[in-house]
Amino acid sequence: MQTMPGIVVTGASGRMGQMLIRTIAASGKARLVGCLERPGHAWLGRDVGECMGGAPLGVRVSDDPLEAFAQAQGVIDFTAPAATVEFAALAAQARAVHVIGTTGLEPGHIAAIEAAARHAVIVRAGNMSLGVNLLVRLTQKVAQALDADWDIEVVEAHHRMKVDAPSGTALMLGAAAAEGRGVTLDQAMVSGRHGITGARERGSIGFSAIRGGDIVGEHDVIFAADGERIVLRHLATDRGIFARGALRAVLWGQDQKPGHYDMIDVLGL
Ligand SMILES: NC(=O)C1=CN([C@@H]2O[C@H](COP(=O)(O)OP(=O)(O)OC[C@H]3O[C@@H](n4cnc5c(N)ncnc54)[C@H](O)[C@@H]3O)[C@@H](O)[C@H]2O)C=CC1
Ligand SMILES: O=C(O)C1=N[C@H](C(=O)O)C[C@H](O)C1
Repeated sequence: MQTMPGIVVTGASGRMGQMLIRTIAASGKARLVGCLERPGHAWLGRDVGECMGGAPLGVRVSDDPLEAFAQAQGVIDFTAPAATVEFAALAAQARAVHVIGTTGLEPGHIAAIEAAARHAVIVRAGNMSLGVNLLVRLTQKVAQALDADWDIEVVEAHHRMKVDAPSGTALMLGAAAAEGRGVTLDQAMVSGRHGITGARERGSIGFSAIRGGDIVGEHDVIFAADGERIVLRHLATDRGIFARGALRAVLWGQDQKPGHYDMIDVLGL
């Protein structure tokens, strides 16, 4: 019988970190072999199950990625851009599959991730859910079918603690709309309107962000023309959808060649 892949969860105390730990522990498909938190964190040295208020899981929280990754076949990482870039290099060194959910990455971070993906499998997506990745495909198709008489706007809403905007998902949806239109998102993107903005530029793709309460994640892609409107919508109500997607990605990655993949690859969409 093949042994289940050993997984390290980074950012273990975070909203996604805790959801990932529960998802892996309940999966019967992977083993939790390590948990990381930032230096100085109150959970360091303690059993992660007890930190989460439950039964011990036999894994102590550490701040040493090198040691943790050496015993892992996979790393699931929902943390922050600087940490993710560091983890990408170290996971590649250990030849562990690195699944990256972290958003707010700048072009320099992505270049460093691309470099690491020359040596190991990296799966990165601003949203790991099946529903959103299907919506990405639908958005591309609708944008392809319509001309620039249809104004495209992406509207997203998230909880009050979210630190980046537009969301990673909004950027995925905007990029899909731009691709459908045959332009790049850099050419078309308009974000954060304020003051005397002038009339809307034909062909632009607008972004708006709402932050409040405990909203898990909501995304609308609006195609607005004279006299009619199409709204494509995804509502997330449970972070389990992201954790299950990430687990699927880390298992899928075990059989792939080194490279930089996304959830469209994993799901075969
Ligand atoms: N791709 C997707 O499907 C999803 C992506 N996200 C993204 O995941 C990221 C995390 O989201 P949340 O869990 O809500 O945030 P959070 O703030 O609750 O958790 C982040 C955790 O990372 C830890 N961390 C930061 N630097 C670290 C380091 N150097 N070493 C170890 N741990 C470190 C923090 O201490 C914290 O516990 C965000 O970028 C968010 O946008 C969130 C949900 C779904
Ligand atoms: O920070 C979050 O919470 C989420 N982040 C991702 C994003 O930026 O799109 C995915 C999801 O919407 C939740």
